[in-house]
Amino acid sequence: MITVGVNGYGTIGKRVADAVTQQPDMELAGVAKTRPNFEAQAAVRKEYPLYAAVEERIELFEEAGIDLAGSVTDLVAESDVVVDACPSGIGADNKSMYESFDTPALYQGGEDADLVDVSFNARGNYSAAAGASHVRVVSCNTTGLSRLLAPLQERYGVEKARVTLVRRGGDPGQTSRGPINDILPNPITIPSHHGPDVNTVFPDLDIDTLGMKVPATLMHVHSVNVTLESSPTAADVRDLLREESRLFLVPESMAIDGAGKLKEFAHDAGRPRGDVWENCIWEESISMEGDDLYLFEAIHQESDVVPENIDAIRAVTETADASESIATTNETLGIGL
Ligand SMILES: NC(=O)C1=CN([C@@H]2O[C@H](COP(=O)(O)OP(=O)(O)OC[C@H]3O[C@@H](n4cnc5c(N)ncnc54)[C@H](O)[C@@H]3O)[C@@H](O)[C@H]2O)C=CC1
Ligand SMILES: O=C(OP(=O)(O)O)[C@H](O)COP(=O)(O)O
Repeated sequence: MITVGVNGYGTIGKRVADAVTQQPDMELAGVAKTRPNFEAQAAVRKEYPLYAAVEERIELFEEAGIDLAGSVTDLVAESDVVVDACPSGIGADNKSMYESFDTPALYQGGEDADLVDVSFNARGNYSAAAGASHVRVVSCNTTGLSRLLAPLQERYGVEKARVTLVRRGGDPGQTSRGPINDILPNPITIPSHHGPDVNTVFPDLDIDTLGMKVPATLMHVHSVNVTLESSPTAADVRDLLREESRLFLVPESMAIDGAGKLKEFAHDAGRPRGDVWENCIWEESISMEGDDLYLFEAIHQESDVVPENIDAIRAVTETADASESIATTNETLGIGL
């Protein structure tokens, strides 16, 4: 069994912790929280051992009547692998702690790529993380792009990818985020950070990305154009993408016209928290004009990196190859709409 600790129990951390408990080859050592908020109380209800992320705040937990299993260093000491899901930049601060215990750590997409040995996507470069000590699971958008570009590159070759990312302003719980009533080029400079981030997984892929932010919390939406090195039909591309377990081709018959109905569909399907782990590609949008592929896809920012974190745990511990790990993760979480 691989013993996994989760440091940072917010949007990503709580989902990763739940996913760890569903794996046949993993056990959750516990989760570290900075304060006894509603998420800490949820961890207690789930009987996850709770550790204080900041020693000086232990008494806040005592005042809230929450029993702690120890402090974060105890959690790291007990773990074979730590998943750091702290806010951007805090993972970098935590790196020396993981090193002092010689515990391999996974970081999230908000950290700089140069913090780690490998930036990871299960479909893109699983084996590159074998035995690595510091691995970054790339951001939600980069994860989505990597899943899409990997099969296109392998089957047809990619001459150039151009993607405009219409990004949600914040997650549903991020009440301080915006815009409330605006449409922002974000970042205004081009390329956005997403293209270079894809290059941390596929160093040779030619990609330009442009980013925007809009007043929405549900999902990101990508407008994709990929110039291929050959000229398949749109039907060929549809068949190729349909074979990919973490790509969901939204059929016209479902009458899903946007992110709102995708989330509603996920809730109706009984998905935890309405999570959508797969890229959602509108089947009707998949079009070929000469060598140019066009499509629209939606990415659920809160959840698509969760299966990737689970696969990264197996990759760094060298306990399964890519196809075994992806199959186990998909089966246990119920991935495959
Ligand atoms: N929310 C999203 O859409 C996505 C986020 N990411 C990345 O995942 C990382 C985490 O993001 P979220 O889960 O959204 O953030 P979040 O703010 O929802 O959760 C972070 C948690 O860490 C806690 N925390 C703060 N300082 C800490 C410390 N020193 N030690 C332990 N815990 C601490 C916070 O209290 C919070 O509970 C970031 O790198 C982000 O860029 C990646 C993909 C998507
Ligand atoms: O990594 C993400 O997006 P990004 O790939 O657009 O940077 C996550 O959705 C978090 O983005 P945020 O930095 O807007 O919270």
